[in-house]
Order: sequence, then structure tokens, then C-alpha cells
Amino acid sequence: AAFAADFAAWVDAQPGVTLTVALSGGSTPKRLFELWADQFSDKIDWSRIEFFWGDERCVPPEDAESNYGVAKELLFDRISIPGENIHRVKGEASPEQECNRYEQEIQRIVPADRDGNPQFDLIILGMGDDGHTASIFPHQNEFLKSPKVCEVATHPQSGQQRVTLTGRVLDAAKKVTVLVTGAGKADVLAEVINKQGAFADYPVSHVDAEDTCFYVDQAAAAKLS
Ligand SMILES: O=C1O[C@H](COP(=O)(O)O)[C@@H](O)[C@H](O)[C@H]1O
Repeated sequence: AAFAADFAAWVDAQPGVTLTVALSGGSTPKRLFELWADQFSDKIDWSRIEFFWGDERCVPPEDAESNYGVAKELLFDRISIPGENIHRVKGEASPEQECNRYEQEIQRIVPADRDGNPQFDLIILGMGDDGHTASIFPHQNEFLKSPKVCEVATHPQSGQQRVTLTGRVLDAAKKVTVLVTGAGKADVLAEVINKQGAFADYPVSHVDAEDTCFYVDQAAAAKLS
């Protein structure tokens, strides 16, 4: 709820500006999408926002695993936003080809910073129980350092393929917000924030955008000192 409101204020504070925003997937943003649709549908000028995703599972949009499918059902179908503002990863396409196509689409719409990196105005991330973020999983550090915009990643347990933004694009964003909820994330979150234990193994620990902020609920924050 705090982030939903802060996002509305952030958009409002930049009148007339088109903003590029990458959404996260998984379970955490579902409540955010519902709140935006329920309470902010007429309070945010959605037509000024170009939506992308930080990662997508390589499944069709109708699949329950589709990050786009979830956002469509809970948010886009309930607000007024031009279809051309929604830049989804086509999870039903060939992963390698789609990775290249999505990279080109990002480069077409998202302005580059002085180093040539696409610079999103805002990237919303989540954190998995294993410390992954976007679809950069532990021990896949090559994606943190990749010179590319996107990579095809593989989920270490399920083998599901994903298209993910790389670490350099996460770090180049003007603003990164990490949403973390639930008791199942408390131990890893404490390690990440306190830089203790296995924190360096968790990809989320390496996100280093200039303005990086975590929004956490009480259950996730239970082990923070
Ligand atoms: O697989 C994914 O996992 C992370 C975390 O998801 P959650 O279900 O624990 O909230 C998510 O940020 C990422 O976008 C998603 O594809």
C-alpha cells in the first residue's frame, strides 16, 4: 500500500513526462496490481507510463505462470492504458529470438544513459526465497555482469526458461524498488540488508542502482536488527 501510493505521487510529481517502468512478476506484486486497479485507476495518468518487465517466464500469456498474464488480469484489464504502452516479453516465442527482440524494443523506447545502457525511470523487483531477483538466480553471476540488455536464464530447479534483464540494466535505472513480503523471505532479507551470512550469493544483494529502496512488510522484516 505504501509503494502503491508513493508510485502515484512519483508519477504526479513529473507532469507531462513519459515514464518507463519495468514490473516484476511472481506472487509479490499481485497485491500491488490490485491496489493500483482498485484505488488508483483514475488517480494515475497511466497513458504516460511505458510498461516493461524485469523478467518473464517462457510460457504463453494464458499460463498461470506468465508475469504478463497476471498483470493483465489484475491491472491492465482494469485501468485505462493504450495497448501500445505495454511492452511484454512474448513468453510463447523462441526464448533466444524473443530475448533479442525484447532487447531491441527496450533500446527503441528506453533512453540510454551516457554509458549506452537503457536507463529505466523505475524498475520494480522482487526477491525470491533463494535471493534471486528478476530471473537472475544464485550462482548465475554471469547475468549480473553480462554486457547484454537481456539474457535467457534457466530456473535452477524447474528448468523453466526465462528472459531477464541483466545486472547492468538494473543498476543503470534511475530508481529501483524491491518489494519483499512474507515470513518466508525474512532470513534471506536480514542477510541481504545486514550484509551477513551468504548475502554475497544472493543476486538481489548486488543490485546497485543510485536510488535503490526496499519496501518490506512486517513478516519479511521480522529478522532485521
Ligand atoms: O520468479 C520470479 O520470482 C521473483 C520473486 O517472486 P515471488 O513469487 O517470491 O514474489 C520475481 O521478482 C520475479 O519477477 C519472478 O519472475
